[in-house]
Amino acid sequence: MPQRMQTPWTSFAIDHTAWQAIAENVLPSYLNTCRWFAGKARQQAGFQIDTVHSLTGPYYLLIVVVSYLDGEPERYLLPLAFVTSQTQLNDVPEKGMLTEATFGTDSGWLIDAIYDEGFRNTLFKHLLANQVEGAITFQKGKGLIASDTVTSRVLPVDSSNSALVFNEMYFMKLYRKLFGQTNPEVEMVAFLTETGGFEAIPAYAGSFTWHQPGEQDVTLGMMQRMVANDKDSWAMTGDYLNDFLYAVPNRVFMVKEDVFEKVALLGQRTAEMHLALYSKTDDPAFQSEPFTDEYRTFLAGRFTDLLERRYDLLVNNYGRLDEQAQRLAWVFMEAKEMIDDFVADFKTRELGSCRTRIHGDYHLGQVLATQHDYVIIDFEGEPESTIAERKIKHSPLKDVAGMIRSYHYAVSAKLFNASETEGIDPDKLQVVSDRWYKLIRDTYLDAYLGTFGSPHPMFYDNGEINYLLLIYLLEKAVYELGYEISYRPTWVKIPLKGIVDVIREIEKLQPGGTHRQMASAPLHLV
Ligand SMILES: Nc1ncnc2c1ncn2[C@@H]1O[C@H](COP(=O)(O)OP(=O)(O)O)[C@@H](O)[C@H]1O
Ligand SMILES: O=P(O)(O)O[C@H]1O[C@H](CO)[C@@H](O[C@H]2O[C@H](CO)[C@@H](O)[C@H](O)[C@H]2O)[C@H](O)[C@H]1O
Repeated sequence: MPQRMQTPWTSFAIDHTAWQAIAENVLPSYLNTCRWFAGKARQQAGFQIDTVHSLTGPYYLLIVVVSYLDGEPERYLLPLAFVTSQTQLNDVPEKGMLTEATFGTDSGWLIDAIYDEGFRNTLFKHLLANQVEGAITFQKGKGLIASDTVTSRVLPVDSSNSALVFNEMYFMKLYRKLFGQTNPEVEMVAFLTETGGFEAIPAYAGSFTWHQPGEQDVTLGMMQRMVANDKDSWAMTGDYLNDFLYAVPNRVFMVKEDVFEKVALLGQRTAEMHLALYSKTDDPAFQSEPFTDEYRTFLAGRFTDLLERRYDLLVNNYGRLDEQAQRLAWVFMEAKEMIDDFVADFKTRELGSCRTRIHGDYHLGQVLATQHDYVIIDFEGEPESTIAERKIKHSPLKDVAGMIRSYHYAVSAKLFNASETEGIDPDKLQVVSDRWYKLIRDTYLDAYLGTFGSPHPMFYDNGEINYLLLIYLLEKAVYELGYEISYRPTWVKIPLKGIVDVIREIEKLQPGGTHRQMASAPLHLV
């Protein structure tokens, strides 16, 4: 329904009647069509425009508060532009159009301002100039080079944020869901580039924040150098696997040598990222720390909660699983007591390794493959965690476990979901998939640990490395079990197999198991 406002567009920042009309009549239906709006599955109670920031144009940055019948409200960033020319409107995709509107005597459309070239260019110019406009502060990073001209476009990625490209040289992420703190991604990227000297991430080119007296600054956007990439490593690993897939039905087992070289290079880059995060610094947010009682209690508590939720979910969805997944689910359910003991043991176990800031959401989709190397992206941390949790220091082996799980996913997804393997006995498929995965995993781990060198204060000894990897692999696979039951039920067997692999390892540590103490040399987990 077209919206009619008495005042002109230039007065929008102070026209609370117009805010209310938009909040009530337009935002509920519009936000529910946006990919970046995370509240679609919750029971929504109300939409409110909390704050409006003006930017030269005028354009407006709206801070929208969405409340729900249960749980905490959320805040979202929605940049608005008012477009009166049909030519300009032709460039706006439907998903960017909020409503037809009249402001004073002008008629046109309200649109998401990312689709307005003038708005995008204002952001870029403000970054170049370290501009402060009202409560919004723009800060230029070292990677941003002065430029008199600017071209820009919206990158067609559908994700939880919006992506803009400037001069085909810079990639800007506009955060949509806002947290009452600096986004950890900004701190991480700035630290890695400016203190850690780590080169396998896109250089930091700047960010802009909302400043409120007495509160922490809220990050609204961050810019990095753009990476010319062929694809992400998830897609690339899928390509390697094609060769392997064709080989399986013919009973030929072969993997090209350069696959291992690429995997080893990622192991090396991962270790270099972690070494950079271990750099000496006066900033307490990045100083390494020992394993403390507080951390062990936090991790064990979070893990216990997660396990309870996952067991419930599995019991409620058991009937929807296929036969192979049901068999794996039984092993998981029967091992409940043993897993509980394993997690409880973590609470009191003395550990001599270190904890640092880590990537936090590390998987193959977060690594861009350039022609001969890799670039690591998306340092926002786990999407389900609070910002405070995302800043907690862990052993970097948590990232390593994330990547190992991802390789397991890549091979399993290919083998179970490809037409090339239809008709092959699933148990046989499991054997070949395990074989490929183990070779890849060991190659990645060897390159990772080799880059650290031994001994290194990050890791106390090999026994502790194995133990921590088991904990983090189990935690990740248990997390994934919930993700798959909710989003991709046919993939549930992948995390379940990951869980069962760890269970088999834990069994070996039990009295009467094959090895009662952690091995101190090999790193071959399964
Ligand atoms: N610096 C960059 N250069 C080029 N493309 C990038 C860059 N950073 C991210 N991308 C692309 O944008 C996508 C989304 O980026 P990501 O940081 O993962 O955002 P989100 O947190 O919204 O998932 C990536 O999968 C990648 O294709
Ligand atoms: O990248 P996101 O932050 O959105 O992470 C979520 O979705 C991921 C899937 O897109 C999911 O990752 C899991 O599947 C991947 C393959 O699709 C695999 O590479 C990962 O190892 C596996 O965890 C992630 O768990 C979820 O949080």
